[in-house]
Amino acid sequence: MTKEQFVVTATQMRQIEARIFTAGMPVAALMEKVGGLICQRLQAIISPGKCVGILVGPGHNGGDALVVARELHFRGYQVWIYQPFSKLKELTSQHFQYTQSLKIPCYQEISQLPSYDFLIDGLFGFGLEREITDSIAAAVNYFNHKNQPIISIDIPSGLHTDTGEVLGTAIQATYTFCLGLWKQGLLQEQALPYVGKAELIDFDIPLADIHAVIGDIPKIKRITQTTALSTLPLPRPLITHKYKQGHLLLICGSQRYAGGAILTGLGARASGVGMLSIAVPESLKMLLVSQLPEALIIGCPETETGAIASVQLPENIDLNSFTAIACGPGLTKDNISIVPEIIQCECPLILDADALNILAQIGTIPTLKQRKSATVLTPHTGEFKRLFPNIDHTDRIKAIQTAAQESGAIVLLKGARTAISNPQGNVWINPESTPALARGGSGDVLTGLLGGLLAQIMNKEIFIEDIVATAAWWHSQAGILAAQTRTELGVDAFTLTQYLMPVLKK
Ligand SMILES: NC(=O)C1=CN([C@@H]2O[C@H](COP(=O)(O)OP(=O)(O)OC[C@H]3O[C@@H](n4cnc5c(N)ncnc54)[C@H](O)[C@@H]3O)[C@@H](O)[C@H]2O)[C@@H](O)CC1
Ligand SMILES: Nc1ncnc2c1ncn2[C@@H]1O[C@H](COP(=O)(O)OP(=O)(O)O)[C@@H](O)[C@H]1O
Ligand SMILES: [K+]
Repeated sequence: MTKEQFVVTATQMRQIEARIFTAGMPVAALMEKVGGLICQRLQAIISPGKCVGILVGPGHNGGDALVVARELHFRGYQVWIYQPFSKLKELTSQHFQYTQSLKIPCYQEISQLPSYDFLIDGLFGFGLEREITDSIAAAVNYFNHKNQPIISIDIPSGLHTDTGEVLGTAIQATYTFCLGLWKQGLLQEQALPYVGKAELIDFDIPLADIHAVIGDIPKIKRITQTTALSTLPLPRPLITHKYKQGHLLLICGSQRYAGGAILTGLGARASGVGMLSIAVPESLKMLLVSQLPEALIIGCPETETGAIASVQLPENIDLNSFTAIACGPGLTKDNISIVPEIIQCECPLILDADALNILAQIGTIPTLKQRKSATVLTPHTGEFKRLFPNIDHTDRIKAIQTAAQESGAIVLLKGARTAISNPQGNVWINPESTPALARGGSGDVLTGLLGGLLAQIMNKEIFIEDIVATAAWWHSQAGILAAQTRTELGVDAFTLTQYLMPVLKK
């Protein structure tokens, strides 16, 4: 595993640090090392001579900031310090004393502060233990309103290290330099408006110390390019045929939502799946054929309202002829009998969109546990609430762990920071995405893509959860690439499908 994959809580980080210190690394030496690494990165961002304000807190986050202040001072930056606390931890206090002997200006009142080009936030790190209040809260709000770039050390001050919750108020950072290992809070959706562009400053924590604290197989992992590309593109043997490369069945679409079926199909196309069958209402058949000529389009009997009335497969095949099934986009809830029928299949099954709404309505979540093969549920927050009304979803990570355990399914909760849990509570978080994806139909593309990947992994030594994580990563990266070329407003769901392949070629 690479350092980029690990995710830790404040308690775990403290335990890991304690091991390093017990092993003999002096605390002051580590602070010096971390400060030096931060400075290197700052010099790449801030041009020489600029004025940099340094916010110093009472703990070691403040200590890190003081090392940075001293180094930037010697590198020719105009540095000032804001340090409003009466009591500092000992090491922090020593660094503070030295910056004073260097005559680096220091202020305790925001009214006295000079102007600045950049701000370094070293108020609080993972030691924040209660709400920020009074004059410190006022200062944080003052800096946020200045609209000058802020670089937070470790975590934006005011964010809860584990939940990403705002404790009173919090710094809205432009960049966050997370120290050593990714803190869980930085990957929580509610932290996003505060974190800015986040990067890891690796200060060489021995892997043995990490594993000693978080276990051999970490519970929570960040999805990275390296992990995703370790499964992509899926290997294809020289001697093979289409049915050996997966056969995906999509069950989707209605007269009302015909486009959903097309988008799901185009997502599946990009996965490289060997055979694609798409069950749609009979009246949509020619439309689908014209958009996806390579797919086998199965026209199904339809309800009066134009939804699939029953999945009528061609002779000689049944639901167990497929290597994966994805059901839901654009179905409508007009025929609720479709979901209990599909759940009987013995291959991996993805339920999305209206299939989830039907599931919520008929209350079949407990029956999922009886399925012989994996089930993947891909709700957005609204669908999640309907499916699991009793689960508190404010901590999304805990929520999906509970949902996955209750349902026996793999739960992928969509959003700005899509997170995935398996029934054992192992979690994967997609750390990078773009709001360009907040657009009708982009979820349909994910369902098709994921279905196509799932269909292809039989007989390969790839875990289903890993391929679900890979699909989430690939989908987001396509959105990011499309937004880079076409702006955030240019990423409609069809366009998104056209950027899936280029992600892999890049
Ligand atoms: N030990 C080291 O040399 C290293 C230090 N690091 C830095 O150390 C930080 C953790 O240091 P600490 O454990 O000292 O914790 P912090 O620096 O995050 O702050 C804790 C201090 O703030 C006070 N405090 C907490 N909440 C407060 C509130 N709401 N209002 C006012 N005061 C409050 C506490 O009483 C304590 O004095 C990390 O985030 C990181 O920046 C490490 O990352 C690298 C190694
Ligand atoms: N703010 C955001 N930032 C990043 N990704 C987002 C954001 N909002 C939505 N997405 C992604 O866009 C997709 C939307 O899916 P969904 O809500 O099912 O839409 P639809 O049903 O219209 O296809 C999901 O993959 C989700 O993770
Ligand atoms: K900070």
